[in-house]
Amino acid sequence: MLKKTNPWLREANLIGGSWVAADDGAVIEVFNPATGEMIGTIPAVGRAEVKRAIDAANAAFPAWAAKTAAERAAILLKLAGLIRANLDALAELLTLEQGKPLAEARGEVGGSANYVQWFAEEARRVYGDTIPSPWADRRLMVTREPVGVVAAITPWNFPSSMISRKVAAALAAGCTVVVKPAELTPFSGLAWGVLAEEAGIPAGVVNIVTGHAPPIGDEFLENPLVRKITFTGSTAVGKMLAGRASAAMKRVSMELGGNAPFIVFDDADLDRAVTAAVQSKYRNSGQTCVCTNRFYVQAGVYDAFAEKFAAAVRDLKVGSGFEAGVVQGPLIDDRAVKKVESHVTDAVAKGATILTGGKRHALGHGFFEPTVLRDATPDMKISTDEVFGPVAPLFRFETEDEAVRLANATEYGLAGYFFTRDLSRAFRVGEKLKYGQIGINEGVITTEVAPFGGVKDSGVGREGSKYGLEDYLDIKYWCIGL
Ligand SMILES: NC(=O)c1ccc[n+]([C@@H]2O[C@H](COP(=O)([O-])OP(=O)(O)OC[C@H]3O[C@@H](n4cnc5c(N)ncnc54)[C@H](O)[C@@H]3O)[C@@H](O)[C@H]2O)c1
Ligand SMILES: O=C[C@H](O)CS(=O)(=O)O
Repeated sequence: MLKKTNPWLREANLIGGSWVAADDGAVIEVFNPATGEMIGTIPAVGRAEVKRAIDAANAAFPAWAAKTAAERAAILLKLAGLIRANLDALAELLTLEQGKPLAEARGEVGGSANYVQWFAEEARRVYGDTIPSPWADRRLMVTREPVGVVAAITPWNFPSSMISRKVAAALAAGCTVVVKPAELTPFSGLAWGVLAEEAGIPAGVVNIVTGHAPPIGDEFLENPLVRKITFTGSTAVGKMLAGRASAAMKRVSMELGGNAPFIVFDDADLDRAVTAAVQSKYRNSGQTCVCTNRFYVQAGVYDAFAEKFAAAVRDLKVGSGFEAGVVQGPLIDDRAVKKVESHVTDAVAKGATILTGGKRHALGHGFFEPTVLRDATPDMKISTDEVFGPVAPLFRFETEDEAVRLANATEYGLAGYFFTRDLSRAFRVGEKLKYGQIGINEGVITTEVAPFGGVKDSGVGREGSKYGLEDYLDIKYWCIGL
């Protein structure tokens, strides 16, 4: 029913200002993860269509870059207003294709608008420099210029905000874009294109293509007109893209996988830690890159925390994202459920005890019971692999140094969290944790005004904040002889 009533659902691609099908008419079906029902179809385009999209972006680049920052900002502010004005319908579309509870979808769409507004404001602060010249007869300065055509690839877990976080920054800088949303959740991204047109973004500035990822990626990587690849997704795909992009001397931004630790020290406010633990672990049913993956609890409060945390998790209502009171929707697909099952099975086989949950929910489809495991150990898969689901393993530790060592024992470095009321410990531990983002006594820290990104295998570059624009700008040095 929603398909017919949702004004933002588009089953076409946006190329050069036209909404088109694949040249051969091929499509991919898109399913509701809560019911298994087909929502609609999207074009499965090939390299020829993607090349046309890149050509359109290239043709549109000079005029878009030539607009003043204030002109670009005015259009982006209008886009932010349109997203907010249509928040309910956009959130419904997001829940339909991704499954998250409507309240979370509304939060994501609101955040999507916030990123657009933020970069509209930042567009007018792309400053340069003058440099004291070592020559009496020359003047030196630095300007910053848009890199050009940007290829953006986004994941299924945040199909609206991940587009805004990339595309708004690129547009603010004066770049033009070809976006490939995830084939599992394409409609929020396509809706973004409809809104962009309504906001007055000229034809060819924003292009959106859908289909099987490898051929689209190949065109992005091999077409010399693409000057930058910005990617959010798994570390494995990110490393492949970054390697091939670097070989072609394209700029890259990589927002990749995580394995977040959540440390609870003996002196923590336990109730505050439990509330934050639920937020950090079970947001989007555990399907966020900054969800806690490992809970390290100091021996003195281990049993008390485990009991309080498990009790809070038992209260989480599982169901359709459209149902009132539901805070846990389905996982994106059966492959995701199977991965979560394998982590629980492995942990129990190696000595973990299930305090709550532990199996597929009776609702079937993508639903999995919110789960807490105690007596987890570092040899378990869930310690080294990103579970990307609603499972919380509790590890015990004795000393601060042991906690820091365990927390850093991963190739990832996106986000980490810890709870203490000791100010000296906050700085000691915060400085030792090797992560791009840390939360102290907080479990959800993302905001458009702060830099989002990781170190090590969690990627390179930052999104949001004043730093987010840098990834779409090149520096030019001017030496002017008088
Ligand atoms: N750091 C962040 O901000 C962030 C945000 C969301 C998700 N993630 C990570 O993403 C992973 C889960 O998301 P996912 O399953 O969608 O990841 P994924 O890497 O499978 O897919 C991400 C995107 O890449 C595309 N893709 C896949 N193979 C490609 C190829 N060969 N060429 C071009 N594009 C290709 C997909 O179609 C999708 O659009 C997790 O590891 C999560 O931590 C990170
Ligand atoms: O998982 C990906 C998102 O980046 C999480 S957040 O909403 O930005 O915190």
